[in-house]
Amino acid sequence: MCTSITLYTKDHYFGRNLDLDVTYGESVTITPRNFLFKFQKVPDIQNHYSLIGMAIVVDNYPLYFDATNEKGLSMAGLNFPENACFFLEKADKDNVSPYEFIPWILSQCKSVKEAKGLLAKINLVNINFSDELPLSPLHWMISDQLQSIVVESTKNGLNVYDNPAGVLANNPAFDFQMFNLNNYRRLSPKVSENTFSKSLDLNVYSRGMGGIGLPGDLSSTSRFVKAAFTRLNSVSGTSEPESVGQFFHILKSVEQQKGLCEAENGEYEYTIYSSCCNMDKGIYYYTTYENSQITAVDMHKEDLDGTVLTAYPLVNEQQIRFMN
Ligand SMILES: C[C@H](CCC(=O)NCCS(=O)(=O)O)[C@H]1CC[C@H]2[C@@H]3CC[C@@H]4C[C@H](O)CC[C@]4(C)[C@H]3C[C@H](O)[C@]12C
Repeated sequence: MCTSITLYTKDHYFGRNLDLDVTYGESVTITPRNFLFKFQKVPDIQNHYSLIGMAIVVDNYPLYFDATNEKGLSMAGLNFPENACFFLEKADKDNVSPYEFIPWILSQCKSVKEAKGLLAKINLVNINFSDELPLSPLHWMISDQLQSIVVESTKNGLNVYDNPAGVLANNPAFDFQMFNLNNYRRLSPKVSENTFSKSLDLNVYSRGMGGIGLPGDLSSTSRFVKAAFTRLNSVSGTSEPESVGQFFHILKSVEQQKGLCEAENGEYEYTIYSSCCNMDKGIYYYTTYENSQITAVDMHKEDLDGTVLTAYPLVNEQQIRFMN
């Protein structure tokens, strides 16, 4: 399971938790403007926006889990098992494979508005990257400095939803997740009046009681509600450290601690990494399960007019600042 969010303060931020029981050996990967993006069915792209994000690089191809381009447009792929459906090639469409989807959109578009233009022509085609890396059942959140959308390819075709909650988790489909928020409309950061009954004198014995009923478990529906409530009520200072700090606090509200979420194989799913990319500055911040210190990579410190990928392996050892 995973959760992705945006946060807007003075700058704009996009990121996600990646929750899984195994790591892929991913690294923070920068794709410069003149790296040749090869595609299976649509024309290759030689000159494009540069990208920064989390990826594994296989055969010199950046398989992005989440990324942001130099204009700020951002995308994350999250698990959508049983529901995701990819199709045979269609003659009148741009046939883009799910693993090519992030490069296809982020290399060409500078906004969600522009992405919607490309989405109108896309058929997410069921072509593997390789036998070892078959298709993943994903859905995606796409965000810019103004808005977010969600893209789900199901047996009914390609659905594009506006996403005013600014959050995505996993199953079920996004329209259900949004509808489900109706059930929580009474929640509030404020303590509410006693509407239970006039004949009982019910006390406010604790702060935070306006949030009683907010789910705290790790299921996808619960994480969606928790992350949405937390994000939408979050208050942050506007400086970079305050914004990045607040972003990670929101993500940590839906973090998966080891041992709490058992997978079918007896392993435990946990939050392998949490990321926060400053969409305006192209700085990718992350923490890992093992290392709580925030590590950052700045795309503008690289040669963005180059042709080769740069990959920074994750700093994965706990960094503790001893004071004596
Ligand atoms: C598994 C992850 C989602 C986390 C999650 O939600 N886990 C729930 C597990 S559980 O369902 O609850 O048991 C997703 C998120 C992004 C994905 C990569 C995207 C690029 C590439 C696409 C290729 O086509 C296949 C390989 C590839 C490297 C992908 C592997 C994997 O699919 C990644 C890591």
